[in-house]
Amino acid sequence: MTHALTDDAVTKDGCAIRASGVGRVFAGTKGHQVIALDDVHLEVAEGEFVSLIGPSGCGKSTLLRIVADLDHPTSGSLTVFGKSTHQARVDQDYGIAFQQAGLLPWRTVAANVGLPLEVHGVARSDRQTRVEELLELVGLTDFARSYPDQLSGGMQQRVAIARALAESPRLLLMDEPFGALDEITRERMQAELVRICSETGAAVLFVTHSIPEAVFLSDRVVVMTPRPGRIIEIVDSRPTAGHARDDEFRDAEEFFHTIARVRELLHGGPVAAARGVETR
Ligand SMILES: Nc1ncnc2c1ncn2[C@@H]1O[C@H](COP(=O)(O)OP(=O)(O)OP(=O)(O)O)[C@@H](O)[C@H]1O
Repeated sequence: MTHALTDDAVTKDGCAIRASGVGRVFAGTKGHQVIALDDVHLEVAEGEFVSLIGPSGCGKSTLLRIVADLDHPTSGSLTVFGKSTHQARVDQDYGIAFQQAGLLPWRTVAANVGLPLEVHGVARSDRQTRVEELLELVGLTDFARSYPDQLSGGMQQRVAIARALAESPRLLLMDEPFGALDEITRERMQAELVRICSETGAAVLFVTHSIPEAVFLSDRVVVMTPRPGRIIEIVDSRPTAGHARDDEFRDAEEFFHTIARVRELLHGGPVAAARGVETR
């Protein structure tokens, strides 16, 4: 069993993230400024899956870091569930998963998953119950006592996702979580993530370099361009009625159409290549 979202967990305006005119300027070398983000407007609804895609340096990670209160805008504002990013962090409103699973090698799988609960003083028996739920959710019940180096890359990433979900966050922030995995494992993980999201109802802000991954997973794909980092367009990628996000959807015409649309926006045409974006 997983923790579903309760009604009182839903904000009045139904918005998980609201970015209004967000800009982030870094001081570069030789006095030059780097405009990592410029006038970014974005709303992510409760339970919505939104991907950020764009060439290297377009500000995807910067935006994610601002949402996670690891960085701050130099202009504009950003709220998470209607609160400041600082308050959302204090309230543990989101879980984070990055490309490197970042597991503690001396702790078992169960102890890694339960770490956030331990840090926040959850009682041992409650912790155990929750860890069991989470391991079931990510299909790793039989590996509770294993250590990270006894697991494959995909399994380690599933442990990281379970850990990110430990406190039933309403929002998951994911930066290239499947970037280091082989293609087959990656597709399997995508299917798992779709299932986990539908079971938990969490909203997701997902950074990826893969167009098919973004289109497969997302309700909307935010296409970005670098220098300055801006949103070019937001593409609706929800499967139409009659389609679910499953293996069949990967062969559907609408899937290819949406991929072609995102690719066109990124490359200015279907053939040219943009640095840092995978089209496979
Ligand atoms: N701490 C920093 N100091 C100076 N410049 C920075 C800093 N962090 C990011 N930048 C610059 O901001 C721009 C956006 O970087 P960011 O990492 O957000 O891009 P990205 O789209 O996530 O790139 P990638 O796809 O390569 O991960 C880049 O030009 C980068 O060099």
